[in-house]
Amino acid sequence: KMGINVTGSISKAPGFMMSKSALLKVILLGDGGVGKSSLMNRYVTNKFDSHLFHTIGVEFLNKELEVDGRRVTLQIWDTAGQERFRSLRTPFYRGSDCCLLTFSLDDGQSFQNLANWKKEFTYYADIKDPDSFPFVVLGNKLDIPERQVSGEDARKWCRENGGHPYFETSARDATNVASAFEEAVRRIQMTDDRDGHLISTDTNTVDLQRKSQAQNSCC
Ligand SMILES: Nc1nc2c(ncn2[C@@H]2O[C@H](COP(=O)(O)OP(=O)(O)OP(=O)(O)O)[C@@H](O)[C@H]2O)c(=O)[nH]1
Repeated sequence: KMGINVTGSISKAPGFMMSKSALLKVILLGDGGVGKSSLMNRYVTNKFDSHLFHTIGVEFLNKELEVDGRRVTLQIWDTAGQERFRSLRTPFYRGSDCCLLTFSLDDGQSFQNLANWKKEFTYYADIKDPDSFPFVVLGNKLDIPERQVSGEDARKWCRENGGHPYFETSARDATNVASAFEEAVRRIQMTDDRDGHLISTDTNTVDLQRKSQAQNSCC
């Protein structure tokens, strides 16, 4: 990982046209070391590095995909989970279309902290109606046999805190990683704007017209 605040690059799958593809911002939050960068890298580059450094600030990668016949460009934002980097990550929460709350199944404290992450996101992203905002919860490092968090407890938390979808993932062996990101896309409400572009309809953060302009500025 790079030691600067924002880094990003775009990975384009062949055969996709940019003009009709919605740009969706998905953000990974959770304690330092739970595997956010590894999940992003596994999903976008299909690689796993067991010697990653902590992220400083934020990084992003783009990936184009089709879910249920909808062509989208996912802009995945990976944030620094360590407390000391709080002021470097929070300015990037605004405009997110979906938030992936991540913990590690072998780290009970990271599960306890999910509520704090949700609160931090809701505050800094300026989410007006948290109950209608799409969150997806990921319990990562499923490949490690020594679990501290049961699937039952995690599902219970998701049920009681807004009915969030829950995935147990492994960035190491790729279990459920693509499914989790695809579910994030499914949860985002989208519509066609007046020019026929597919856009997300998250009015929590920015008004529709500005969002449409921002999302289609690439074309
Ligand atoms: N066994 C196992 N190790 C993992 C998995 N995902 C990540 N790791 C390891 O856990 C460590 C931390 O992973 P990162 O992806 O850097 O974690 P992070 O959440 O991005 O951490 P910060 O950048 O500090 O917020 C690294 O050594 C990874 O190789 C996984 O699914 N299984």
